[in-house]
Amino acid sequence: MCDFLLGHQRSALHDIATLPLRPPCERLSGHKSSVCSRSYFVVVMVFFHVYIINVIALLFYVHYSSGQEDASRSRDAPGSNHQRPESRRPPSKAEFLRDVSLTRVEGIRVGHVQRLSLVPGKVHEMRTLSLKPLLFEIPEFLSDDECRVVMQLAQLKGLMESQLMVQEGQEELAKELNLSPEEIFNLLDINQDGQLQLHEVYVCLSVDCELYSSSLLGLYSSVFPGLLSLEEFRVLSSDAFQRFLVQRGVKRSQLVRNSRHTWLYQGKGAHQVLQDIKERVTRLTRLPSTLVDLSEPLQVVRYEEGGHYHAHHDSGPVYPETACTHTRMAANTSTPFETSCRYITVLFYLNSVEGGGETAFPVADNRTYDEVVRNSVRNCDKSNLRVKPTKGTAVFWYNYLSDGRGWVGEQDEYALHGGCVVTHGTKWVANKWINIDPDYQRQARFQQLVSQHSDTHQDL
Ligand SMILES: O=C(O)CCC(=O)C(=O)O
Ligand SMILES: [Fe+2]
Repeated sequence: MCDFLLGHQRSALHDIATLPLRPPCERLSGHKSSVCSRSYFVVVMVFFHVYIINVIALLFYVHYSSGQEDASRSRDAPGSNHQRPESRRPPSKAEFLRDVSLTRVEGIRVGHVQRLSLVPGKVHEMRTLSLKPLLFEIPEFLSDDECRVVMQLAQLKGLMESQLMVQEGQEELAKELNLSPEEIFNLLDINQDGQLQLHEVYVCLSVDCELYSSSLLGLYSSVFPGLLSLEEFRVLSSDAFQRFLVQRGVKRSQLVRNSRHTWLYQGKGAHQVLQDIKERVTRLTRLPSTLVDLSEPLQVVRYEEGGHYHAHHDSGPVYPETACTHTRMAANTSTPFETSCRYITVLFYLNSVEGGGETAFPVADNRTYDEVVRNSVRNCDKSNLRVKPTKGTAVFWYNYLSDGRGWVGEQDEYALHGGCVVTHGTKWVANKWINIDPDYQRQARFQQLVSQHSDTHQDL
């Protein structure tokens, strides 16, 4: 089209340039000169106007097409909110890591202290507690006021039992699932050997994690430490089994967890204290704020006297068949296995506990991993490392190793931890988990999807 327009212009110019410049109405004696006629003047003027219109049209065209190019360039820019699903290809790992790189805080050595600037006018000290897992302690991370506000907000919202002895509505849930115990067994039996290894059962079942809750598995694994057969699994999954346990005098202390908890949203519009804590966590962990923003809300936990949490991992191993809860909606796969993919745990102590309630890391920095004792009530003092709950202190650790290329790697088995029994008073803690999918493509798709959703909200 440009060539076409330019062609016209060139010929029009040529015509004008070659015209003899004479007065239009001059008449030469003897004959009427055509170059002097009125009609010749009209033709010249028409050509001249067509030329001007062509130039203006060309200018409009150039201006309009470069505007469109700019818009589409900015739509495709990394981090832009204007992404069209059909025009997006998944980024390569290198491309993705350029935008969302994971910095890992260095531990240097146990006892090493780093000074941090997290809030204006205050310097925090961060001490390395262990290298396996990579674990840090930051005293006075929260102010007394912040601790109070978080506890009050949690009370206002209401706390629920973290683990029920007999789960209400479980039978209805089981019916809704519409899967027979045999079918569930087959789905869980990853290596299809007709037996369930404990790790296969520990992978939380997405359809209803609580149905085969870790409490029962904890109890059960002490009875059947090796393998579970289909027959044993049938019993395990029945509601009656739980009632049977209660009738047999199974106590709350034997549950994996004995506490109450609630969740507090930390996004826009949340209480300022909650937003401040989220921002401080972003600075502490040195992770891109998108990752922290897209993570679980703050979990606030209250233990009464006698409360505890047996040794556990906050997040499970990620096998090829395992989905992460937070990226599940963006993953194009259907898998029955799910874990929460909590790359980092930041644990805050909201009060100082009068007696007990330490956070125990039974195998921290220890090579004798085989001698794991999961019962935090009985074996707390045998743990390698115990952190005393002190108001305002935060501890944080990595539940996964690095893959060596700037992304999340395998689960760190040393990140096993638990809450020792509270012997006097109550204990309040809060967990900020940062969720990252070890499969970077799923994380990238999830972020794309979320940015498209927020786009829709902005447009409305
Ligand atoms: O209460 C503690 O010290 C540990 C809590 C914990 O591990 C959890 O809530 O996941
Ligand atoms: Fe935990």
